[in-house]
Amino acid sequence: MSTNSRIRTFGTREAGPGRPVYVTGEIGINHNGDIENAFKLIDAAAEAGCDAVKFQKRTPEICTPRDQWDIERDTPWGRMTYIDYRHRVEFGEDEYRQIDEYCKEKGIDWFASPWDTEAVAFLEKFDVPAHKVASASLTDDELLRALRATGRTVILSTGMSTPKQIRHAVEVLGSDNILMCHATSTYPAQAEELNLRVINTLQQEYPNVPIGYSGHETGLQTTLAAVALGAVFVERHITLDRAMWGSDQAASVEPQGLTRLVRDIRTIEASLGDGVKKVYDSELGPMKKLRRVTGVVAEAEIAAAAGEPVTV
Ligand SMILES: C=C(OP(=O)(O)O)C(=O)O
Repeated sequence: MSTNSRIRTFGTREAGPGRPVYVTGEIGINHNGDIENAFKLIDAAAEAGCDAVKFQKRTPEICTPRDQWDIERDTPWGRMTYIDYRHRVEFGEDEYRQIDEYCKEKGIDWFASPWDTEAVAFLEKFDVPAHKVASASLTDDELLRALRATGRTVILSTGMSTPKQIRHAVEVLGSDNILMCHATSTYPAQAEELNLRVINTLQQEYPNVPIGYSGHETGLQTTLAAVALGAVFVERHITLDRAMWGSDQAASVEPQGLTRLVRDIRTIEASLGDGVKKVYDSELGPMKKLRRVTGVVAEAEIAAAAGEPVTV
């Protein structure tokens, strides 16, 4: 247990200021109901160096409005009703047991966003490191209360939500065990609507809550900018191929991009440092060569400057 109130535990990993950015590959339903696709996406996330993969868990009869059930649509599996389609892309216990085992083998966490309270009970059959509240569920107090009762870390995504709705959700969840994500819920989100400075606004408004970023933009730069602004958790949708069938695929990152994203996040977090101005040993050589000594500066003083905070 950490004494830092902005550190959250994810099983054996931790997220928060001073910890490595916790990077999550959001598989969501991009597996299209095929466990082999899920395994390939887990492979891609593990190889890229992600900390976790994430799924979405729904009870179709609860999450699908009744008037939509019988509407027919064309799918890659033929023409079917919307409720049949929702079942077609939903994994059951057998698949999640396989996912659980596979993720353990690969050394990567997995968790999900439950979209209803039955889904919370379902996920509680597994020792998941966290649960997530999708932006669309932020106003679902019953779901939030069920998630709080699990005692696990809860990631609260804040797309499509007003400051008042966010404050209410935090009251219901309590702030001790949550990590909040800035998000814009359009797929794909446009740069002009990402408003990444909200990360800093949330940091100020919720000083005891670690703030992360859940991105739906195309490209990687803006997610890297979120990390530079202090996001301690990052989630991006991942796909095997952006051209695959499914509403989230086009705004998702393919395996090669994911590898670049994690690599660049690690470089940025290393480069942010501790904010204390100092002279590095490695600068002494260039200092000797390049700085004209205008006063009496003994070599010993230059050497002593290395690693010392500047007090001028
Ligand atoms: C839709 C989800 O999250 P977000 O709102 O962060 O995109 C989700 O986690 O299921």
